[in-house]
Amino acid sequence: MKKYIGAIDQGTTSSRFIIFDNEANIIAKDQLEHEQIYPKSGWVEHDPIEIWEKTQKVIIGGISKSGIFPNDLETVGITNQRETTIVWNRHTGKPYYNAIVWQDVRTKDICKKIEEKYGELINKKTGLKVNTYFSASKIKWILDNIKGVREDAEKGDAIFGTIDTWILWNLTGGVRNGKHITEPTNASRTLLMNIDTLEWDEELLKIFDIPQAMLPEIKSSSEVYGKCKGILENISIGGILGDQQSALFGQTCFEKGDAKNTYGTGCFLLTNTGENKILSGNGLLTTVAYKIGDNKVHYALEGSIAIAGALVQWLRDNLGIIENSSQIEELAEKVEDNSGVFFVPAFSGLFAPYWEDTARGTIVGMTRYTNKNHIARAALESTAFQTRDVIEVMEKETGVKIKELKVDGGMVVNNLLMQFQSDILNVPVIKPRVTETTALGAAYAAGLAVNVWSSTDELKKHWSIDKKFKSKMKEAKRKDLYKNWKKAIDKSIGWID
Ligand SMILES: Nc1ncnc2c1ncn2[C@@H]1O[C@H](COP(=O)(O)OP(=O)(O)O)[C@@H](O)[C@H]1O
Ligand SMILES: O=P(O)(O)OC[C@H](O)CO
Repeated sequence: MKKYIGAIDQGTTSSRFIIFDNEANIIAKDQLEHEQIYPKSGWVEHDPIEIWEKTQKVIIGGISKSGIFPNDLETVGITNQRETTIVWNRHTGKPYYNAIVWQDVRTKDICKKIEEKYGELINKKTGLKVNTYFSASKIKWILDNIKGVREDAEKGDAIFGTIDTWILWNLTGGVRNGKHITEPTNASRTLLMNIDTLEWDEELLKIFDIPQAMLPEIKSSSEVYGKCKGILENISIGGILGDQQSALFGQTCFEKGDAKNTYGTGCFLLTNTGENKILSGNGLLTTVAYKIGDNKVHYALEGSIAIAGALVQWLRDNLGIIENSSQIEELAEKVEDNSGVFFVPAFSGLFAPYWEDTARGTIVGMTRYTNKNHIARAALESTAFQTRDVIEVMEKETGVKIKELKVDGGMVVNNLLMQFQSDILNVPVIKPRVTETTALGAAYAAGLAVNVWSSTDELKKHWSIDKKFKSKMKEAKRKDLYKNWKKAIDKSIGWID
């Protein structure tokens, strides 16, 4: 008999609700974008209320498209944009401030000071770098800049959550005793969780001056956290995974050395390193891959790229050279190559493996011959070059050569990009049958908790290939292109003093 599992995927640009059956087929899907708020240069916010409202709308939309009843859902999983920070009042349910998004760099001075004094210690305890990317400095900014929050936080009235916690709290009752819970893949992105003990770390809380009373309880990534009240009444929430770890899970990368790359707003390459964590000396992050119930935690190495699909949106919204995302491929296809144009989209500095705050967006190599098609092509190619930057370091750190790359996310519909990715890496790029692997990972984590599936081995049977892209590029051209990309990177670094 068919069983149905729901997954809420709350991403940087949109919220989705997807219903899967127990063979990992998509039964129905609904999706809504939300507003990106840019109050100042470098600041990026979302409205938490809008996110919660859109989440409810897509749940209703997904269920009505599916033809099943809400009660037919065995359970629901949550996956989410990570690091994005919300502080709200547990009695009123109102956020004190907008959600500060992972891309927001307003806290760079806070981070610089803390990095100088405690950088090494923090890296050892968390596997991360002190950077604006992660939640801790964003929480501190809210506590220090919004009136009354610190006092309320000390009393336990103002509570913090990443998006998973915000959605779970609202789903399970909100002001009527909603569950204030997170799990290790999200908690490992806050700079406040000890990556060995999987507990909040008192020393880190002191460094960032954050009261422990405001933090959620850390459970595992797959267990029943509670039942929903109101929307999805009485349905359990059985799994939570940060979106990049969820895609790793959805791609069934359960073995040491298994890797995937997800092309969304940003681009995130994760390699499962098993029960042992590897601390990177070369700009990768160590993070929790998943913790299923009482089983041992699995770790991953991550190469995070801040701008990938966001550059396509920028060409659409800020330059207007395309009307919708898919047009970028039509433009890029009109030219044979980039004609020497390289585009480094360091809009908020560069993430992995460079971690350069001083870099800014740079287009180099233009002549009178350059037209918008070359810019479109260079923009797409930048995602593939950034991925190669990460893979070069990943191979060094793990000692394992990546033989093929499993891909997913919104950009993988772009065949030109996928072909170029294979060309510039000289390895096959593999697109799975289900490219909504982020949502699928959350559905898997939730389904495991209520015995829809019995083990991760069983999940592997549902993964299959849709398309394989093989390299067609000559070695000399690959070398030349990558050399020039590195030159472009050098030009982008150091623009900001
Ligand atoms: N055909 C396309 N070619 C290139 N990029 C695309 C295409 N379609 C969508 N995108 C990009 O994919 C991103 C959306 O992917 P998604 O995985 O939904 O992102 P997120 O989870 O970060 O919100 C957007 O940034 C968009 O610009
Ligand atoms: O919303 P996405 O898919 O761009 O993912 C965002 C990441 O979780 C940020 O770390």
